[in-house]
Amino acid sequence: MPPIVSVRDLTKTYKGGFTALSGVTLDIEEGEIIALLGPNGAGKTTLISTICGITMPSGGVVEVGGHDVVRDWRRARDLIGLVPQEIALEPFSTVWNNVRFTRGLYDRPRDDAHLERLLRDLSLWEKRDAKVMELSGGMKRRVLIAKALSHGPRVLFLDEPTAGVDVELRRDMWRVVARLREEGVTIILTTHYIEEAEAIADRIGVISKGRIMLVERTADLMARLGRKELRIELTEPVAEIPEGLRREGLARTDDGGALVYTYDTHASRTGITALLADLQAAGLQLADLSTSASSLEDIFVGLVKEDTV
Ligand SMILES: Nc1ncnc2c1ncn2[C@@H]1O[C@H](COP(=O)(O)OP(=O)(O)OP(=O)(O)O)[C@@H](O)[C@H]1O
Repeated sequence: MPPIVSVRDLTKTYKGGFTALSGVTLDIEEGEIIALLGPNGAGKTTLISTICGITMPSGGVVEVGGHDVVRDWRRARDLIGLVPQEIALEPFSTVWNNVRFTRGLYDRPRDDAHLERLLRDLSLWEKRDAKVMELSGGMKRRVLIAKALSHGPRVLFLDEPTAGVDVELRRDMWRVVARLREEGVTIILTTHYIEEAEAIADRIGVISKGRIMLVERTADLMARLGRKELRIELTEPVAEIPEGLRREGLARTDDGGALVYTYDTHASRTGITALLADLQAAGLQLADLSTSASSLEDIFVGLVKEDTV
């Protein structure tokens, strides 16, 4: 099946000359949940706004459901729901009318039962006759979600859905996401939190400085994260790893001057203590020890660091 979202070599340079996206290529399968992870200013919002047809690309091609988001924007947009980061609502209108109006914009027939279910799922039903301006910030975010889902989109974008929201809203949101997943809706969310991406996404894409650093299945990524290498320099090179020392994760460098042990920092036992004892038992002398993180770990440490400055 062709991907529901296809991004080819996308670049975006804003008017002032700042390049927010450079050469982004990404395919998203129908029914998939993908999390785009990256620090402030990485280009996440620019990427989803461009896919949604709100921001014009400077180069490259974006298609949603096979429709070019620039040339055939109506058809592309018809498939899309967007929950933006910033609250943009009709303050004087009621919750019910806000949501009903959005559905109408998409030329969908009136379907009060669908809207009622949406509002109930988002704990908004009791507030349906309240004016939006009377709602709390969290409630307004719920309205944004209801609006984005009012026309039954096939692809839903959530731009930092849980930034600054309380536990209850987060729970409601994940319940809605779980139901949408069952219905086969494709979901693309941006987040700063690896825990959130891990909990919800099938795949994680990491964006930094307008580039996609990697896109990987969540389980594979999490398995690779947390791996470290212990490098053991020997005083005398070895032609092979002695019998009693052989174990999973242990390799010899080409020149035999060092052993490299890869271990999982999340495991209850890393195996380092046993390895060092066995090294001694095998009569090998250590000249030096050092540890290093995998390149993936480096990427994440870099991201977290950028996030805290
Ligand atoms: N309209 C604009 N004009 C000029 N520069 C912009 C515009 N919108 C965004 N940028 C710049 O593009 C870069 C990427 O911004 P973007 O909002 O896409 O990042 P982000 O990854 O979503 O960040 P955050 O996590 O803070 O939401 C930033 O440096 C930002 O200042």
